[in-house]
Amino acid sequence: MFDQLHYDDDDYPTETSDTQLDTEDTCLSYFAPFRTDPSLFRYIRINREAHVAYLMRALGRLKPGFVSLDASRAWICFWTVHSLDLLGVALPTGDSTRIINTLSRFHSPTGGFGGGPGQLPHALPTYAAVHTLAIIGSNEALNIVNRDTLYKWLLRLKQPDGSFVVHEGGEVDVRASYCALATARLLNLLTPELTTGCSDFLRQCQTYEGGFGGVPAVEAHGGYSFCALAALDILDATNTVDVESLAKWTAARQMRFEGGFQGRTNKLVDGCYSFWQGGAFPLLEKALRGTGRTVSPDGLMGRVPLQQYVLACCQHTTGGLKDKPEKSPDFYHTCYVLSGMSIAQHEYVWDDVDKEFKVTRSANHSLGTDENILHPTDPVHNIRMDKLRLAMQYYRR
Ligand SMILES: CC(C)=CCC/C(C)=C/CC/C(C)=C/COP(=O)(O)OP(=O)(O)O
Ligand SMILES: [Zn+2]
Repeated sequence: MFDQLHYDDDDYPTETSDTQLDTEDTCLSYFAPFRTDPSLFRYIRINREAHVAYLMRALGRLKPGFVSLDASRAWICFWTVHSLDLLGVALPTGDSTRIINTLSRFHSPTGGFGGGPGQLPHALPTYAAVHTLAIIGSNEALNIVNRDTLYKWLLRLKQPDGSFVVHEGGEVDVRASYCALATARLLNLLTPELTTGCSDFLRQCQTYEGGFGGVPAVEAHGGYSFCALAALDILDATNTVDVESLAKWTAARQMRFEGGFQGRTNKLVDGCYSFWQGGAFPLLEKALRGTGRTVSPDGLMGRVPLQQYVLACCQHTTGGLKDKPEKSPDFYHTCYVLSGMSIAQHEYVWDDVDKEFKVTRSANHSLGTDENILHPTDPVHNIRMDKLRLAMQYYRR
């Protein structure tokens, strides 16, 4: 799997905690029938009906009153709408209209979107709202974004050192850089005024391990590493960081036993890292190829082990996907487990003429029956590639 890029196990701590052994035990029972007869993996299937029903029930509840997630309402729209989109389910028109109306109420007159109506505009729900509207893709949806105020607001989030704060007066971290730059790219707002100096901050967040922390000098974590790498990709600046050590660190986060990824060294496997770590591979492969390195067409990720973990251990029987077997499903994990599975199923190669990722040899890597194949997702924006293309065309008019 890693034949083109070796890493030395001794470079990484190998201590195994008791909790880690417990997780291995639980997964072992889920893997048991397949360990007895590995050919059974041919029949493993994604329980589409249950997941679609779970997501549709969520759409019915997208209204005020979701108190504990009141600041995450734009995210709930993104997680559910993107999950359905990966599963190839079109939103009923009534739901699209309701989501467009809901998100338009989160749009601040001073630029950007809050997590709910009347809330302070914030880089993270702004990414979520703008990308949800791009998935819906109608003129009505794409039109509700005020690009002018949003651009001026993004400039106010930008700091002299090239970082971004998550909201005016808020904290800096690489999530803000990613959400600001991905939103700007989709909306055709990537100007030198916005992008100059941004990679200088991101570069400082790479740690001795190879992954990135949220800010300089903190522990490397998959969530932040994805944000930093995708932001650097948007800036065309992956060559300013140590891509090889990031690739080794990311590859080493795939758990030998479970096949899923951990978020950081010595922590537990979790289904959401299927995307935060897994989504980095197409970007890493693009960056490595850009420096003349040979990358096997099968890539650097263990595609089959990841799908084994997702399909055997992350599906909740009554619908929805989750962190690990003993957990309950939620919309966030449903979204990122499916997104990571989609990355593992398809081969993404950067087309330097069209300036977009393209899928080649589609479906060659999917585990189980063809019914398991999800739509490809763009590895930078994490929305379907066809939806991204149309939205970007719209905002270029
Ligand atoms: C675009 C965007 C909003 C990206 C978010 C990226 C992301 C998932 C960041 C993770 C943040 C974090 C410190 C998790 C650790 O949680 P933990 O200690 O509970 O988990 P762990 O044990 O797996 O590290
Ligand atoms: Zn998780």
